[in-house]
Amino acid sequence: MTDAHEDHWAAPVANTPLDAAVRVPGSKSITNRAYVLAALASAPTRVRVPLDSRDTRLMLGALATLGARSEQTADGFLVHPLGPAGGRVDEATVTMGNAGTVARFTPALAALGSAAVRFDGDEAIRRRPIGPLLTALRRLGARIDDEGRGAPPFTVHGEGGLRGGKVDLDSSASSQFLSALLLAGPAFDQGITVRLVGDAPPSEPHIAMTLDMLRRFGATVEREGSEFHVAPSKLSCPEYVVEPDLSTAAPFAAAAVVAGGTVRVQGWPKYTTQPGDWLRSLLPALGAKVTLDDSGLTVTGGSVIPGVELDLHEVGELTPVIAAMLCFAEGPSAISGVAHLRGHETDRLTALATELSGLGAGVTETGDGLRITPAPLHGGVFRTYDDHRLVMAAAVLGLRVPGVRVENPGTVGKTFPEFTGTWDGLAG
Ligand SMILES: O=C(O)C1=C[C@@H](OP(=O)(O)O)[C@@H](O)[C@H](O)C1
Ligand SMILES: C=C(OP(=O)(O)O)C(=O)O
Repeated sequence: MTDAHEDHWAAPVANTPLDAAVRVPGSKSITNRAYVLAALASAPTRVRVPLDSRDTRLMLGALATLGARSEQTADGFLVHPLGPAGGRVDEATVTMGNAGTVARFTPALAALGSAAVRFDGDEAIRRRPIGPLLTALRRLGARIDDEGRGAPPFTVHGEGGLRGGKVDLDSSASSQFLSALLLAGPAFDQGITVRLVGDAPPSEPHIAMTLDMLRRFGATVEREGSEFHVAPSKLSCPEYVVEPDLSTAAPFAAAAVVAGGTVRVQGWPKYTTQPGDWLRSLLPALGAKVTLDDSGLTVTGGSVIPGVELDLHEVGELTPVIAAMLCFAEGPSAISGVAHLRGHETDRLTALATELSGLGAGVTETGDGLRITPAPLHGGVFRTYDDHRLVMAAAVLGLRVPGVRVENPGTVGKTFPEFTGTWDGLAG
């Protein structure tokens, strides 16, 4: 229930074991990749059952600004290509909000047009890393003015196309730098060859998702270890059906582990590149029984959650929900490999340590993760720092802790505008 006087949501307690089935909306990562690839295609793409949320509206808005218009259909959007001129010809501004996918994936598209396009967004996006991507785009021929900041706001001066070719890239702060170059690669004169330098990028499944979706749109893509090649080519995909978002499904699957009983997530794909699919391996280690069949993923919580040590480098966006779950373990846990979360919507390691500790848990930050020592929890305000996944983490905690009041719940609209209502229904 949302408090009408203050912007807080009273996260519901599950007083009895759960018995629920939920359907979550489309994947943010797949939706926004489909929109970008559709803009680069040579014919319109019908994107079916996409996510409709702040991040995906920002992506459609950015693409419209760059010259690729879209029309709403009965079950999604028909996205038109940027057009023969490569898109925009007069000055414009792209609003990125706090969407990493918009901030990282669309500047290369502006370089294909013939206008000066300014990029800016929420205060938070100005702090998120993007410098190595801007440097790589410049080396590939783009003219970008950021007044030396290496961060938004910046202006891309489109010159009607991009040479492309070979480039070294440090993508250790975000896998989205690499995905951005690969997604736009088919439209570059020479295609693109990226050689990764520095530490390995996080979020490997999101890189696999980029390669898989490029292929579905007809691109020729090769990977040899840390070198990637995308040939110049015309793209086309008349229809793209988006999978449910498995990272959005994570708190619902976690609910069965924390509150006991059973939760079925409908429409869970049998094969997917989404990082959330890793929950099928994790949840049994947390005492749950997990089955995947035609009806979806069914999770039944066990009686005890063991403490665990987890390296979440590849699945970092699951960290807030996993950290909340581990507050109910019978022993201490450690999460590592996620230093890059300090550059997400907020510094998620500091935010989680502060808010989970604020409700009684023993959570401390390490350089690249969290140490979680379970302790008796109590109610109170859980601040969310404009981070949708902190709302989801707080909801998981609230299932067993009366009196958790979640600040600014509307921020969850980044990826799931109907989250609180769906969650209230789950907990009965
Ligand atoms: O490409 C994508 O769609 C994403 C990649 C990941 O970013 P990072 O590699 O920056 O963590 C992930 O955390 C983000 O939610 C979505
Ligand atoms: C890191 C995230 O988002 P973004 O796409 O803005 O990077 C996320 O959704 O957890």
